[in-house]
This record gives sequence, C-alpha cells and structure tokens, in this order.
Amino acid sequence: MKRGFLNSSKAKKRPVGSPPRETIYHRLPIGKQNVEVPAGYDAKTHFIERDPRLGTGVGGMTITTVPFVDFEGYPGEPRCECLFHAGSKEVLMNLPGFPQPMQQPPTTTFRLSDTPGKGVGLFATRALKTGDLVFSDRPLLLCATGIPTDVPEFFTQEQVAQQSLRDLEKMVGYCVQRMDAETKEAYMALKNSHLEDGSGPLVGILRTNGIGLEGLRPGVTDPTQFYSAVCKNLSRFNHSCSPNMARRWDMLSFSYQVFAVRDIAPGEELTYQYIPLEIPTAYRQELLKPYDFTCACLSCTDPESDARRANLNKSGGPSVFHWLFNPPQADAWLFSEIRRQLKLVGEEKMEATFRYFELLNAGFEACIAMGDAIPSRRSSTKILWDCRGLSTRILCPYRLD
Ligand SMILES: C[S@@+](CC[C@H](N)C(=O)[O-])C[C@H]1O[C@@H](n2cnc3c(N)ncnc32)[C@H](O)[C@@H]1O
Repeated sequence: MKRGFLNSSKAKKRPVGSPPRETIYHRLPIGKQNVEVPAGYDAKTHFIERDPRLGTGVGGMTITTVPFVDFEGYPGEPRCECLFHAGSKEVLMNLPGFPQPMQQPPTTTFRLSDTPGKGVGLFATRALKTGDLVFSDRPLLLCATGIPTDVPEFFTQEQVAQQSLRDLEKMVGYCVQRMDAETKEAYMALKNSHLEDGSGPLVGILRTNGIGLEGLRPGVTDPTQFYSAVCKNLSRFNHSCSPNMARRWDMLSFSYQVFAVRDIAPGEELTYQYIPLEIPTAYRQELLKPYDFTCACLSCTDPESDARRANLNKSGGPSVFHWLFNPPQADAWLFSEIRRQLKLVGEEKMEATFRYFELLNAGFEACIAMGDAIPSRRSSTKILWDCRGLSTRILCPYRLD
C-alpha cells in the first residue's frame, strides 16, 4: 500500500454502505477488550514545549512542569509534569503569589502498607482529630482530558475509543519522559487496574489513579474537558463508601490537601471516596467497575444502608428557608430534623459528603436565626462545635477551586 495512504482524505471517507458513526465515543472501555485499529493513525494533537516562563500561546496544548521556574526559597519542592489545554498555564501565571510551598502537618501522620485484598493502602501512625491536615500532595502528573482524536469516519465507536487510548498513551509518554528518576519511579509503582481493556501501561496507571481536577480552564464547564491528576500518596488511598478523609485542591501550592473528617485512631486505615456516596449500593458498585474490585465496606454489606442514604438524600432537607417558608415549621422541627439527619450521617459515616457540610451549615444558620449564638443556651452545642471544626476547613470534595 502507498505510504501515507491511510491518512489521505480518500482513505478517511466512509466506505459505501457502511453505517455512519452517529456519536463520538466518550466512554473509555473497561473489562476485557480486543479492538483492532488499522495502523497509521498516529496522534495529531499539536502541543508545544516552550520556555517555562512563557504562556501556552494561541490554541496550542503545552507540556510543562509546575512550578515553572526554580522554586526559589523552597528547594526540594516536588514538581508536576503537566499536559495543559490552552489557557491553563495563564491561570497559574496570573495568580498573585503563585507558587507557594505545600503545607504539611508538624509530624508524620501515615505510612504505606499492604492491605489484604486491596494492595497498598495508607494507615494512620498517630491519632488524628477531625479537621486535621493529614498531608498535602502535589500531583506527579496532571493530564488534560477530552483531547480530540483525529480518526477516519469509517472507524467504529470501539475503534475511536481504542485510538484515543493510543493517542493518550503517546502524550502521557512525553510527560513521563520528562520526569526525574524518582518521580518516574513513583509513577510506575502505582497500581494499574486497566490491563486488558486496550489502555497502554501509562494510561492504565492514569485511569486507575487519576483524580478529576477542575478550575484550571476559565469558561469551560464540560467535566470531560478538565484534568486528571495522579499523585504519589493521594493515589494510594483505597476506596470506602464511608471514608475518613476528604481532599481539597489548593491552587496556590498546586497541591491537594487531605483532611480527616472524623477522629481517627493510630493504625486505622485512611480511605477516601472514588465515586459519589449518596447513591444506592448497586449503583456504587457499578461505578467502581473500572477499578476492578467489589467494595465490601460496612455500608455495602449492610442491607439497611440504602434506606438510610436515601433518607439523607431526599430533596427539601432541613434549612432555615424551609423552617420559615416552605411551609413554616415549629422551631423544634428544624433542630430535631437536623439532628435526625446528622445521626444518619454518623450511622453511615458520611462525614466526607457535601450533605454533611450542608447539614452543619443549616445547623449553624439555625442557631443564628433563632438568636442562639451562645451554644449552651440550647442543646445545639454539638452542631455549632462540628461547624467550627469542619465546615470552615473542609470544602465539598466535588467543588475543587
Ligand atoms: C487508586 S489505587 C489505590 C492504591 C492501591 N491499593 C495500590 O496498591 O496502589 C486503586 C486500586 O486499589 C484497589 N482498591 C481500592 N479500594 C479498594 C477496596 N475498597 N477494596 C479492594 N480493592 C481496593 C483496587 O485494586 C483499585 O484498582
């Protein structure tokens, strides 16, 4: 065959009689796959590697390292290899005071250790209090998602997906090549649960360990167009549907900060959520499939758990607005309803969820609305106490800004 034929416009035309491809395949495959893609369709995404002090330029993607220049005054700060969409680098360059060093707790809080049936996990080395900073982690790799793949029209959906995996492997490869030996070793040591679905080895690690990151693309709201961050320690957390950790992204230090959402005893496993927690068990197990394990946490094995979570997730939960207007309720209703729901949060251990954050704030507002600024005057001490300890420090895990 003539060289370059597969990339010619003639070759890209759909053969007569073949069905048109209606939608672009966005979901990457999981499980066992064996999809053949004709050779010759290499990634054509254009990216540039520029002087680290310069921006991305118009329309292009950039491979760069963050912090961009020597991190004066903070030697030894880890570096993150980034594949940036156009505009993301400028977000950081225009951030007053960027970059800042990562905040760390005064003493070590965790160790990595093998966990039966789960691989490596994190364990507390000392007692941790609700709201404590457990560690900060700058990603090893921050990879753009939703990168378009240029394929001929006659490719099936499965072939499009396979080709985008190949293109991504190539681009992650460029980033990994730039890592220093230690960072590369840490990346390659991470778990890969995508061994048979057509992902290459680097993309397999990205898909197993990547954490969605938004806030770096001004004006872009499509979640498939954000970033995936792979971290040295954060990516070692095992999942629980009742996690004891929550994370927030700190743009200035370009790192995730991890907090305890309840008191933790020395030796306890530290866990966080890979998926939303307010949904029923069967749905959670479905969403966990790409990670290739069945969750056997206390909630997943308790037949009463779904009912409790459904009760918590009901719309029109207790709020000052509801108490006043919708329809008006007695004072006692607001506090008793907040307490009833907080009890459910406690039973289900869902302190890492946005629902808990909302309930604490509802309690806080209720105390103010009823003139109860001094906690001991009503039996709302616990609510106020939790508010001060938690909601000021922990942001919703889904809202990273
Ligand atoms: C992000 S990694 C977590 C760290 C991993 N355990 C390791 O050895 O590096 C995700 C992988 O950990 C394992 N895992 C996480 N949570 C688990 C759980 N609750 N039960 C069993 N395996 C789990 C699965 O193999 C999953 O693909």
